[in-house]
Amino acid sequence: MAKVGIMGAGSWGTAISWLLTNNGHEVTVWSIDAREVEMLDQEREHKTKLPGVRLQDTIRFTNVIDQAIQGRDFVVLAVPSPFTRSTAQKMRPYVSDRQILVNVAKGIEETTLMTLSEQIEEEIPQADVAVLSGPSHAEEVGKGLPTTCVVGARTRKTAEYLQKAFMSEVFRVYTSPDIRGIELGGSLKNVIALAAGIADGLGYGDNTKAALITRGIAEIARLGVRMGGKIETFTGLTGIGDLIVTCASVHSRNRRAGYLIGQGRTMQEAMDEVKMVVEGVYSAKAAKRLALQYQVSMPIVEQVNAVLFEGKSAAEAVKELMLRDRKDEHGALPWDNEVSDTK
Ligand SMILES: NC(=O)C1=CN([C@@H]2O[C@H](COP(=O)(O)OP(=O)(O)OC[C@H]3O[C@@H](n4cnc5c(N)ncnc54)[C@H](OP(=O)(O)O)[C@@H]3O)[C@@H](O)[C@H]2O)C=CC1
Ligand SMILES: O=C(CO)COP(=O)(O)O
Repeated sequence: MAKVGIMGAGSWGTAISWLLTNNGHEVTVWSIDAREVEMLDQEREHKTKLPGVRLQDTIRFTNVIDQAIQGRDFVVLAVPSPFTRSTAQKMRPYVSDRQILVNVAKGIEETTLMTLSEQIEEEIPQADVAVLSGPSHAEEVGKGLPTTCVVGARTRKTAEYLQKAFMSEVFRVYTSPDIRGIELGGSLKNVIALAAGIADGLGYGDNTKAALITRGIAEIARLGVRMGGKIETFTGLTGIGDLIVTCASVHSRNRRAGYLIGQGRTMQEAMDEVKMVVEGVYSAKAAKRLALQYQVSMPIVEQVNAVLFEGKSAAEAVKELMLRDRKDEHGALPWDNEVSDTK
């Protein structure tokens, strides 16, 4: 049994509190919002963000940050990525030497282009920072539906410790040393999921969705490998696995926001309607800048940016993707006969 702190009482933070409590751990959840703490303490259910999941009586809710950090065997960071750095800054004075912090949010900082673990390590240098990611919608985890994730850590010891803490008969956890690949896969898939939602909103079909998923992971892996991630990670749970679930699931906030945009809403209207964090909107700009910096072609990411921030119509963006220069599917595959007859 471990003592666990969870930063963030949104959809994912509360689902993880339920999961870890079921695993026999003692859980304290921190929220920045005192009203949310009071509501959770009284109602034992997050009716707007995780309806239908009864949170166990033993879970403690607080808005006093040190109560979820000091004396905790590990602390889970489940605040949306735009608040990762500010939350880490608030946490810093209370984090002990080599205390394990597990980030479960998915994003890239827009201004610095840093991954979330890099930001946390910069703000809390004494911490042992790890990540947990994979195809894992809170709504399904909270119902105990079989789910798989990956823990990435700096050492095998930390990874295996967390694997054991999170793992149950409904939540299978793998380990990996590729923190960078895990984080890039988790944040970039949200941008592609917006595109998949837009395609659904426009009334396009399964062919279009399959194309976006397949060409999307090609873009993600191209950039991710150039940035030091491992190709195996992008073909695994935190890469293609998370991309599939986010592009296809009725639970996905990114897909839903994209759907609303495809139906004609503005980005802001879509975000307001979804009510929970739509990480892809934040990661889209960062992904475009990273593509430029690392000289990698990311046409879907480019078109999502044009729709979100430059007023391009979604239908026009899809047409442009379809009419890009003709090319081989896998540029590096050799031909037996190099002579081209398509002049
Ligand atoms: N939901 C899911 O299924 C999954 C989510 N994730 C990732 O987890 C992260 C959190 O997502 P999710 O729980 O869905 O998001 P939600 O929108 O459900 O919750 C976000 C939480 O952050 C709080 N918050 C708002 N502003 C601040 C702030 N300034 N500082 C600290 N906390 C703040 C919110 O409080 P308030 O309610 O008062 O606004 C809320 O408790 C995201 O990166 C997401 O991609 C990963 C896997 C699954
Ligand atoms: O990352 C997620 C599932 O693994 C959650 O995706 P959404 O934020 O699109 O709901």
